[in-house]
Amino acid sequence: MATSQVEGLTPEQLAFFNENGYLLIPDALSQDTVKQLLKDTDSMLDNFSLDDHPMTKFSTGGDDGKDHVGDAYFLESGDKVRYFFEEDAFDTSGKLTKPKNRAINKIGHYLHELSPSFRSISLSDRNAAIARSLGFQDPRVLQSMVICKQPEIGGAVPPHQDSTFLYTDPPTAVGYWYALEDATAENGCLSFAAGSQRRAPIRKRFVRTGKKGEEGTGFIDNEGPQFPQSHPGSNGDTKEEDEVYTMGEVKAGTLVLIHGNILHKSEKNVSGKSRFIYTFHVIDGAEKYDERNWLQPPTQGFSKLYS
Ligand SMILES: O=C(O)CCC(=O)C(=O)O
Ligand SMILES: [Fe+2]
Repeated sequence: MATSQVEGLTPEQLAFFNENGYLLIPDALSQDTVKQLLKDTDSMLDNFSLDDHPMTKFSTGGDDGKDHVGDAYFLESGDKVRYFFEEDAFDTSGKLTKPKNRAINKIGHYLHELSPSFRSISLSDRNAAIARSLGFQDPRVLQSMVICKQPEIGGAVPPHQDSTFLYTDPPTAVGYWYALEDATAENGCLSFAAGSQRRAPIRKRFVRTGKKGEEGTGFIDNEGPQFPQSHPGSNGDTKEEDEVYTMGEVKAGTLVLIHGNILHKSEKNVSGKSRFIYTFHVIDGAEKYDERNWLQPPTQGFSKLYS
């Protein structure tokens, strides 16, 4: 069998990730690649149509059961390129207060197959090698998105763990997060409760609710395993509010790896600068992907991250 020339993580990087639950890898993308990805993002934002758009906002707050068209637009986006608005992009009468390219919070969730430039940075030999060094047996890519965090109205992302959203039994999710612009304290960079992936169980899950044709989303208690097999974790006696968050300020081109159990968040962007990033997740196809997860596999299965 041919072995790949591309290296995964160094032992030092792996040790940092295991200890802290995240890892910053500067210059993972060249500045030319970053420019191309931003250009493609701008063209998606300029060209999507408002005429047939249900004006769905992005929120993982669960579902009030009132917006089935918006829910369907979200729930069917796993193999499409769709556009979700910033919560604060509308006035009280529901009219957009910004031009559409400055009103979108995120574009998702199948850029890793449908956009050639995003596909090529996602399903790469380098990312396959990283996944292999993290211990994945059958790494699969899902839930890709550009998060814009627009100037002045960029929404906050409250503290969460990614395995809440993409649950496997046991948990295996890891986020790959690329800064396409400098992410700073000013424009709402990520921050991490370092080491919390070793203490914080996956206590809840974000799932599809309701019967066919009337589906929404909501949270349920997790009754399955709470930690990956490789990190058995604590007895679950953790207090989210006691966590201390470390800022992850990064330059454009940096790749950030995010453990599925680590608590992380980002603040609102009230600055004049956008904070465009691209992210996708990897789960291990060797473990059971939960059929209640909001995102279900396309007919051809989740994309293989193999070299
Ligand atoms: O980019 C952000 O602000 C949040 C992203 C995030 O939570 C993730 O990619 O898992
Ligand atoms: Fe996250």
